[in-house]
Amino acid sequence: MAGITYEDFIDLSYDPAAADLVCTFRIEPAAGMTVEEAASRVASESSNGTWAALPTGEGFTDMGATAFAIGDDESGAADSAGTEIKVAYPEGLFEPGSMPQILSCIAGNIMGMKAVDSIRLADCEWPEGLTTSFPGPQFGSDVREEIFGVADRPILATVPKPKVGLSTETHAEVGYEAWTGGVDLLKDDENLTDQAFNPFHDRLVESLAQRDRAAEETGEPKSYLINVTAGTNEMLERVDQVASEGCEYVMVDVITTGWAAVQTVRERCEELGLAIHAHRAMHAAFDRLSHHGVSMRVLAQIARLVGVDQLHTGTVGLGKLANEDTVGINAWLRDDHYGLNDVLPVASGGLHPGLVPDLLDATGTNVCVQAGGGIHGHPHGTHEGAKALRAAVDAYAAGRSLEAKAEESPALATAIDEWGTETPR
Ligand SMILES: O=C(O)[C@H](O)COP(=O)(O)O
Ligand SMILES: [Mg+2]
Repeated sequence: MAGITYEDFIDLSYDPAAADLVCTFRIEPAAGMTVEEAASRVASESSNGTWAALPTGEGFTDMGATAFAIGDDESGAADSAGTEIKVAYPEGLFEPGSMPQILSCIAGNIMGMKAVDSIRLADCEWPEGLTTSFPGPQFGSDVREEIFGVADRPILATVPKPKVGLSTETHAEVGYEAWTGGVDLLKDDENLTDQAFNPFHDRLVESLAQRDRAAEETGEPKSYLINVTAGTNEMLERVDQVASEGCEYVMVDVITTGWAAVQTVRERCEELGLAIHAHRAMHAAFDRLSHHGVSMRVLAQIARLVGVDQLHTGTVGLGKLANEDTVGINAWLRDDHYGLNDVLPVASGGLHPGLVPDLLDATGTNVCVQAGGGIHGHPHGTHEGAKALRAAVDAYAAGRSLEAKAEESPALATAIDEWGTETPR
């Protein structure tokens, strides 16, 4: 039949236009399919084709994508299964500023399409038009200086543990102990939102009261990453409450809420001047299998476009969670992309003071370091745990070794006795 078949979606001589969105995938073709056929089906299904040949006719506008490179392995992920392909998407295929629409193309049906046994969206090259149709971060890493007046060290956060079950009063007291011990930010855990044992609004008010007390006593600015994650309308309500009670941040779990909701929250946060801390619970459902899904690198790109200010990007393999290329992802979050503000990377998940030198050697100091168990599990409690983490970070910023600092910081010495420099599981 005349018309469009999937074979029309590959052209190895195609030179992408500057306005094209170029996606790098790794694919494993289904049995009986060549990689060229599978690449064509990827380009077809993710743009304007389908399994059947289609007629062209009056009113038809070609929004077809083009698979234009096969097996180049430029991403350096050659150890992963499958073959690297590149697909170029025309600008007109996309609704500017709509992340859900873009993802329905480049990470939509193709993720479950039988023409491929597996498919991994590894990387995207975002063109200027699409990039600047998004707001990007409002503050990015400027939060360090703007909120905390800190330029020479990472900012520090802590999540009270146990992660759920503490009463509002105890949660806020744990915050006070941590803030006065030297951390900058109290952070809610991902599964603490608005439960009966610790209701959202009570927690907001009581924690900020303790925040103010700690700021007064230490003479340092302090803030709170309160978890507003919920349905979108409820999130907006919570964002408004956070602003009216005088906090600087909200925390949103960006994968579980979805990017459309994050886009809506980002708009409200701009009106209210609030920064967004992005937690990434459930990201590993997309990115943990190196041969399938959507890479953390792409999730981080999306987070920057839609405009979060801080994003968890892993611990360079030092903590309790599996990590994909933290250093490369952080570099992408900092590089210039058509004038978007950067994003402050957050290292979190199984960190403790003994890991600080290796962590900061890899990430640099323009980051946020979060430790939950690595503070509250300190043998002498939260306050000493916070002092130990702050001592480790201050030592690093001053070019001093942990061992030398431990001689003058009993809290740090105890932490090192307890956990050494080992990576937990
Ligand atoms: O939400 C987080 O970042 C985690 O709760 C980290 O907790 P941990 O420092 O105890 O691993
Ligand atoms: Mg957590």
